[in-house]
Amino acid sequence: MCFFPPQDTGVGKSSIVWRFVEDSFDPNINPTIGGSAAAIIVYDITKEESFQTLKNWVKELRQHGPPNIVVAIAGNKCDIADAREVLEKDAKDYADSIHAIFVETSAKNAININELFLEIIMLQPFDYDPNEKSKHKFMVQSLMAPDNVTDMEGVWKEAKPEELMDSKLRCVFELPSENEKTHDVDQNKITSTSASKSESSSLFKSASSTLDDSEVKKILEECKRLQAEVQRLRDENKQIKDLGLANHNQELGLANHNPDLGLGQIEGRALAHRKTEIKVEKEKAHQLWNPGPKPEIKVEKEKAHQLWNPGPKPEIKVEKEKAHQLWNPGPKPEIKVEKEKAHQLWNPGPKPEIKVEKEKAHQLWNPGPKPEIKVEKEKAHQLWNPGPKPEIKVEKEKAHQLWNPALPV
Ligand SMILES: Nc1nc2c(ncn2[C@@H]2O[C@H](COP(=O)(O)OP(=O)(O)OP(=O)(O)O)[C@@H](O)[C@H]2O)c(=O)[nH]1
Repeated sequence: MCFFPPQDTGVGKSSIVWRFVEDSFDPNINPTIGGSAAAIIVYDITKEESFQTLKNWVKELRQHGPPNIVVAIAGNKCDIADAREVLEKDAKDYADSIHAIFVETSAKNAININELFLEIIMLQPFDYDPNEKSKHKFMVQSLMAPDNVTDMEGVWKEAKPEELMDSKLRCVFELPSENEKTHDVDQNKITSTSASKSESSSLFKSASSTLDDSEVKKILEECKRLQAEVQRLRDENKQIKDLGLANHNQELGLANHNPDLGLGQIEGRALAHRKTEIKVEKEKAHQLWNPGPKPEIKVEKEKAHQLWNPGPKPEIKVEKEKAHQLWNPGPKPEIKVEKEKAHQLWNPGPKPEIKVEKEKAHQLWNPGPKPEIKVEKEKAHQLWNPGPKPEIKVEKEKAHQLWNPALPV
């Protein structure tokens, strides 16, 4: 139905489609291109350059694109508005000037994606054939999917017939009686269906000339309401699914015991049962999150407050003082005495004894003129220099006499 021209890369084209089709966001998405009556031109609000490229694209499209194409401009990544480089007003003014739809979107946070496609759908030429009523009847089959399913196709293939829940869906299009005129509208008139949101009412008139502003507004509001309803039902469905499989099996067990109950009846009962459970769960959850004035918590808070702000903490002060005294016990007199003793021990004054000892030692090693030795020396001298050795002379003479005894005369 619509396509993205090959505009700037990385602006989020694929992510927008993915968000719209699958209602999810894949940060590692691959490029996608569709085809036909509307063009969505996406720029990245955090990249001015992508906005300029977009303008070139619009020119191209106007010159070479299909004549009745609806142009929609999406300013994507509005979830990171902190990094914004393109002002929303500038983009809106530009979109108005070229009669294009304009919305800021976030594929990541699912902002305005449905609105973007809805506006495009609203501006599509609509061929209504009242004779083809069966076209708008559908058979909807649903099935409780087991948890953590990755292969949905496989689940459908392997589903047993008794697990399938069938319901009929009929879409009723209520159009004003003058609507027939729509089919007579010249296609060229529909060409002008490229329009901004603000102009959508007037353009819609060209497709359906009887609808006025308030009616279009009403339809848009109704669409939004229905979307919200769909979302609500989706959430509810998810809750039912979460709760459901076990209960479903349980109820099927019941069917074995009560063969009179049809599958539809059992499922109806199971559904009612699940709904009651969900209601009860919801109420419990509500009570848990809105448990009233939380008196206990208040009391606990006060206790906690007292514990953490227990007033002037007198004991601690006393303890502190004690501790202070312990660590600053005044002039530490004992230590001083000890110090003095120690000082005396290590500096015991002039060390008189040692001096005496020293003197003694000095005396020992320098015992003065060593008088005795002198005497001894003298004695020795006398011993070794015994003077003129008179005796020896005498002795010599004696010896001489002994050896040279005088010859008797
Ligand atoms: N924050 C943020 N990031 C987004 C958003 N949409 C897409 N991205 C990221 O932008 C990058 C490009 O996204 P795509 O969807 O591949 O962009 P594309 O325009 O299809 O890119 P091409 O295929 O290269 O043309 C990816 O990293 C996405 O995760 C968004 O709304 N918000």
